[in-house]
Amino acid sequence: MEVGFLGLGIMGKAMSMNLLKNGFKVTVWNRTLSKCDEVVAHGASVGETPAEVVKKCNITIAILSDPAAALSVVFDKGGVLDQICSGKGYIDMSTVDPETSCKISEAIALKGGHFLEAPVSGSKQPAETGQLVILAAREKALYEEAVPAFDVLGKKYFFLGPVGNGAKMKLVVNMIMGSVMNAFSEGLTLAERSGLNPHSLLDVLDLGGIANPMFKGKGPEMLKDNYSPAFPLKHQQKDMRLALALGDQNAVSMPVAAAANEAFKKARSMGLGDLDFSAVFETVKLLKHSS
Ligand SMILES: NC(=O)C1=CN([C@@H]2O[C@H](COP(=O)(O)OP(=O)(O)OC[C@H]3O[C@@H](n4cnc5c(N)ncnc54)[C@H](OP(=O)(O)O)[C@@H]3O)[C@@H](O)[C@H]2O)C=CC1
Ligand SMILES: O=CC(=O)O
Repeated sequence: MEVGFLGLGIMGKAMSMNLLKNGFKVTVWNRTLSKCDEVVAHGASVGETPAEVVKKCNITIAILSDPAAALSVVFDKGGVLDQICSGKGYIDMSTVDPETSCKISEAIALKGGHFLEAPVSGSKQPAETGQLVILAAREKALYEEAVPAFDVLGKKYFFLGPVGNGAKMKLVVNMIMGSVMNAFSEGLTLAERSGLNPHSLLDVLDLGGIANPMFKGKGPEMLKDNYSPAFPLKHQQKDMRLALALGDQNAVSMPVAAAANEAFKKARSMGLGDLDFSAVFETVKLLKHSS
């Protein structure tokens, strides 16, 4: 199967390499062209524009940073819309808001093309090992056509119905994750400041009802101030912002998520946006040191 792939950031690089490893023919495009070199060395071809990739491939997947990037790659000159047509499918796996997905979906339908939104849950390592959870919505026929690729990329995929439902599900999940990361950071700081060994806290948490892979994987690294990016903090803050907007639209009060968003904004203002989202821990430690 031949697929196009737009966006070779942390996720896109891992996912396209995974497709190549599993025998797919892959044509890639990335705004910063030099980031294509490694996947090309593993057998990918390169398109000069998103339109060129779509022209060559019947299915094109994208995973881009945010709504502005997702829209630009579709609507700008040389973008997806220039070549999408009947018989061609576009699958956007970026984390965006439902409005962005709807805009893309409508524009592609007007050209006779097919669209699936399919944001993913899971980070750099699940992307490398094909263990993502895929949250798809919009066109069931394209979802079914993409199953061979989803089988490589994910451990489980869901079809959630009308366009926007994939984006909403992803934002709800990441709103919870961002809030939990803040509570975890406060807990680690409270343990240390009140005279406990924070490593013992990690051991205790891991044996109880709120044990989870995030505490287990990120906790020891946070205690070493290692924030090598798997999920960049700037993207987590974008997800909090988009989830809060969804809360506004549905009159859902989310004071915990709003407070967590402020902490991620603070972290961005401290220049931590490109580090892993667990670097929000630094904002809690900063408050500790200023008292
Ligand atoms: N990392 C993670 O753990 C996860 C991330 N996600 C989501 O997946 C998406 C990608 O994340 P990730 O790979 O980590 O992000 P990165 O920041 O590593 O990569 C972002 C990608 O978007 C491209 N891009 C940014 N702006 C534009 C633009 N205006 N036009 C064209 N391309 C653009 C970048 O191109 P360039 O190289 O030129 O900058 C790059 O290819 C995000 O929506 C994120 O929220 C979802 C699940 C997990
Ligand atoms: O969006 C991030 C993730 O880990 O999932």
